[in-house]
Amino acid sequence: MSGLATVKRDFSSNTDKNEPEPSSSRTTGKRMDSSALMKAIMEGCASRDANGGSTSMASASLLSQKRPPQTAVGPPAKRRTLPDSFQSSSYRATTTSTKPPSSSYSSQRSSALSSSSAANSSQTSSGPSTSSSSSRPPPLVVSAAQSSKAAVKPATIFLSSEQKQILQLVKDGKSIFYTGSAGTGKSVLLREIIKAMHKKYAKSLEAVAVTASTGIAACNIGGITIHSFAGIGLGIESAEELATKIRKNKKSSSRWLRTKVLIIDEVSMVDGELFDKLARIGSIMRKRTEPFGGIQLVITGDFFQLPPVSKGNRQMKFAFEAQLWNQVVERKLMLTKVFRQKDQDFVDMLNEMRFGTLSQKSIQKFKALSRDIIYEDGLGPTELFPRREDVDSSNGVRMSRLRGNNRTFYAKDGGNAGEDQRKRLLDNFMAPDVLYLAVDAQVMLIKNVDETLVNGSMGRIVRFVDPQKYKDEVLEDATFTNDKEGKPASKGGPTKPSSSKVDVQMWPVVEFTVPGGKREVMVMPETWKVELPNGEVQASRQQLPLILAWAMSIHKSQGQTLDRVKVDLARVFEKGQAYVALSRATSLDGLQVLNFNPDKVLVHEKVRAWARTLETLVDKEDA
Ligand SMILES: Nc1ncnc2c1ncn2[C@@H]1O[C@H](COP(=O)(O)OP(=O)(O)OP(=O)(O)O)[C@@H](O)[C@H]1O
Repeated sequence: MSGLATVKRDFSSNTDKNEPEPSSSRTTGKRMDSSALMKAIMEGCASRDANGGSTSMASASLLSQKRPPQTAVGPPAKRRTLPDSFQSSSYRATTTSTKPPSSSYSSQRSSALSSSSAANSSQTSSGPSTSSSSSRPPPLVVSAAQSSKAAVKPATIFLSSEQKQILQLVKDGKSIFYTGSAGTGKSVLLREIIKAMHKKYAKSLEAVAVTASTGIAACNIGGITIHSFAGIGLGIESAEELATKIRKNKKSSSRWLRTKVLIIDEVSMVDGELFDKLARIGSIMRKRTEPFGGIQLVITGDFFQLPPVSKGNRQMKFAFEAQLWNQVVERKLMLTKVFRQKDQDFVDMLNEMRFGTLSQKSIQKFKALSRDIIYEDGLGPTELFPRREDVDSSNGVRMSRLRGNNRTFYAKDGGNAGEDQRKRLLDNFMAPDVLYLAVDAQVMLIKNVDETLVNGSMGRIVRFVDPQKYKDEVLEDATFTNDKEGKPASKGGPTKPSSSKVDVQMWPVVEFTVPGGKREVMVMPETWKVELPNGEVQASRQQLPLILAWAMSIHKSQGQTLDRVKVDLARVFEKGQAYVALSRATSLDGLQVLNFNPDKVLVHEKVRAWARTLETLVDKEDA
């Protein structure tokens, strides 16, 4: 494999140094209530439409109602190749050479069920962006065929040699840390590690603890936060005091005793002091002298991405600065093969950015990305913002421009955690509590469905349908149904389809951009859970696996792969933020960067120095 060799350049020693300015102090912008903001915008929109359009009248009354009581929904259906929440009505290729993506989608319909005219409104700049277009280079036009090519994702993932070697070390019982730049497949490998560990310890309940530093990261891997695992609350007391507290809680102490492998994802956001405390708590609880009481540790994350949140004036420490880090972690490994971006020039530019050693050539190339991009298929980019209020306002402004049929979808939440904790966990779910959708709204899928519909797939709402009628329509057309029994595929759908039009629950039909074309599917709710290692559900949410996708916070974008990204660096304030935002993009053709300024590329010197000490693995397939 030649890929490894080509990316092993040492970006930490670029002679064209651009020493970053020290980070300005963290700004803690006041959080607006996003639901309230969106609701206000939607109400404004609905009442405006009430004067001129009949479709939004129903929505207006819906919005003006109080949130209805949550109704019980049926148990989640068995998982199949295609989740029950999806019914596809068409696969429409835009290029002649591409094949339909999978056997379950083998039929093609040429009829386009929607117009793209209104979607072009997504090209117009939204509220919070600040840069002027006059000084920008001419726009780049990305044709529909190009767009679909850019969206190509690997059908099947085979671990690379270095990924396999790390997996083997874990299977052999080694405590390791592995890292790698954005897009090197850390998450993909972690999912394989989790699978392998569950298999290895299939008989012992609670042996594998899957955790992450933040709720969002924990949700992404189906785990819990490291704080929840440890049962330490905020974790401010000493290790001894915390251990005494944990002993009083049967569930927490049993977790510490039964765990054989502790997985920690996004460790860059774990404070070094907390790491030491956890290591000592493990020794106390398990009555063994080794840190963590001898539990095998599998730690991953990228210290060049978002750092730990500092508390008050206390100087935060990275986990690798923890006293016990070297004692715990036997091997510190670095993945080098980048999968997210195929263009080596772009990979090099991002690596220079990561180390804060941008060359003049790369700076010029990043500056040239300020041009507008016109996507001919009508779907705009996702604009990434450091602050949530900008995200809400940008999505809100775009929603208010849509005059079509709009609907509100309320999540159904459950779980056994205490009220405050449950709320905190739910706040971290990608799926929102209240989802406002409208025809022509740009949305992103937040679940992996199959090889072409993946977490990050972008689409546009084309209409809302009654699932029963939708099914009939699909069958009438003699195309196909993914439901072999011929029942409407429904997990959380209407429990009793009603003859009364008003009572029928309508679901959105989304036209997704997929490799080689468009694919239209009806989307129905999915369930997300945060479970303790013993399977107890702490928090769960049932909601449509969609979010509005004109804008997203950089924090939420961490871990995402996006084909169309727009970032205004004037707004970036934290070390690692610019790198996280830009490295979400899969290609330069799908990336627009406004106000690029090398001074905004902030890197911690400590991280840079530390990264030089990491071990890279020899590519055995090359040897
Ligand atoms: N072995 C592999 N073969 C093919 N594609 C892969 C492989 N590993 C990862 N990928 C793909 O590369 C992309 C990035 O992977 P992933 O999200 O795991 O990277 P990451 O290192 O966790 O990124 P980040 O740090 O930015 O979150 C995804 O589209 C994923 O499917």
